[in-house]
Amino acid sequence: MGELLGVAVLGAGHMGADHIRRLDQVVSGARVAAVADPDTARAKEAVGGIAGVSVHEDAVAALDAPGVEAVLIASPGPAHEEALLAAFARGLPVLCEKPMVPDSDGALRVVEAEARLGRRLAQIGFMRRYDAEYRRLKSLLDGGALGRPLMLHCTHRNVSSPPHFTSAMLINSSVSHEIDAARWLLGQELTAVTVLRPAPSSGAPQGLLDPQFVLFETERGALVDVEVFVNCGFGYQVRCEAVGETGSARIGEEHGMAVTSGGGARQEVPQDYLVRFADAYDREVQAWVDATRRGRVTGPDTWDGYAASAVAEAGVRSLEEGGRVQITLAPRPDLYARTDR
Ligand SMILES: NC(=O)C1=CN([C@@H]2O[C@H](COP(=O)(O)OP(=O)(O)OC[C@H]3O[C@@H](n4cnc5c(N)ncnc54)[C@H](O)[C@@H]3O)[C@@H](O)[C@H]2O)C=CC1
Ligand SMILES: O=C1[C@@H](O)[C@H](O)[C@@H](O)[C@H](O)[C@H]1O
Repeated sequence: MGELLGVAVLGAGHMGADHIRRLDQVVSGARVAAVADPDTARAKEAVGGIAGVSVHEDAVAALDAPGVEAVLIASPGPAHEEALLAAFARGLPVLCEKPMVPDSDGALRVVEAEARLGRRLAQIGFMRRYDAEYRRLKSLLDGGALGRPLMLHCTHRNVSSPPHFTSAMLINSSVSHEIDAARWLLGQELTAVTVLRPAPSSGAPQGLLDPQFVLFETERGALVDVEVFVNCGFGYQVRCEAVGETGSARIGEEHGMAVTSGGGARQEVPQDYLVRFADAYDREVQAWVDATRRGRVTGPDTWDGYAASAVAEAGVRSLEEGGRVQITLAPRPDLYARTDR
């Protein structure tokens, strides 16, 4: 391994460009070695003036570029399976943006391919596990300060959705974060899901079922509800309240400055995830680089990625067919029994 971990970034869109900047300017111990995007102009723009970066149209070609020792996948979800399998074939450590693979069959193929290697290579980009507030809530729950957890009430609002966003993506792209956070916070699998669809907001694009109300049941009887509203127009709001037998705790209330003047008060609201979760992304990528340089893999694993996809898929079925859908996960390979996250 070089003095700095050489990273190939696949996909130079919103997240890819931000991760390229992060690897170059924020994170220590790594450098951008290659960038791939079918839109090579976009890739070149994201690279900007960073020296020593090769630009590729083809993602797999970037994995074989000189100096590449690890891969950060930030292409659209449907492209992740091919990239993950190609990285595994080369023994390259990976940080893969969520959703790991949107469909559960593809996600399971990734789990099985890694399990066949007999060692973990991939960390999945559920960055909320690195957010300071989420970590405090997790410590509180693990320490028993709220008693046995009964419910999580979650809110996930975006100002607007990208043009390609579908009704299913409210669940398998947006709510995938709540799915992972709930599994992680509660230490339980989700066993059933019911999705309700209120009359769509007039602010949502024609045909998009937005907002949605998602209710999960867990293996030990807790309930998790999520309001997901991706064209709310007013701000990026991610909240979570945990209610236990002896107390409750709420995170995500305030993330900007509170300005008081002229006899009134105004609370700033972040406008997107790159602002709200900036610190979490920084910590996530730094943790990945540090672990990789030590020859280790930590953080959310491919099993977590698979579980999130399987749960989301059941949610999409409930959205499309109505009613409560039971969730059944495949047998969990021994490789993913560890809990050091
Ligand atoms: N952790 C988080 O909070 C967030 C994660 N994401 C995830 O990041 C990933 C990328 O999302 P965005 O950057 O918002 O999308 P985007 O649409 O802004 O960018 C995707 C880029 O990937 C390129 N691309 C398409 N196919 C490719 C391939 N096979 N190989 C390499 N590049 C390819 C596209 O040309 C485009 O430039 C998705 O998996 C998304 O779910 C997105 C937003 C926030
Ligand atoms: O991952 C993300 C996006 O893909 C998703 O579309 C947004 O709803 C989430 O807030 C963001 O964190």
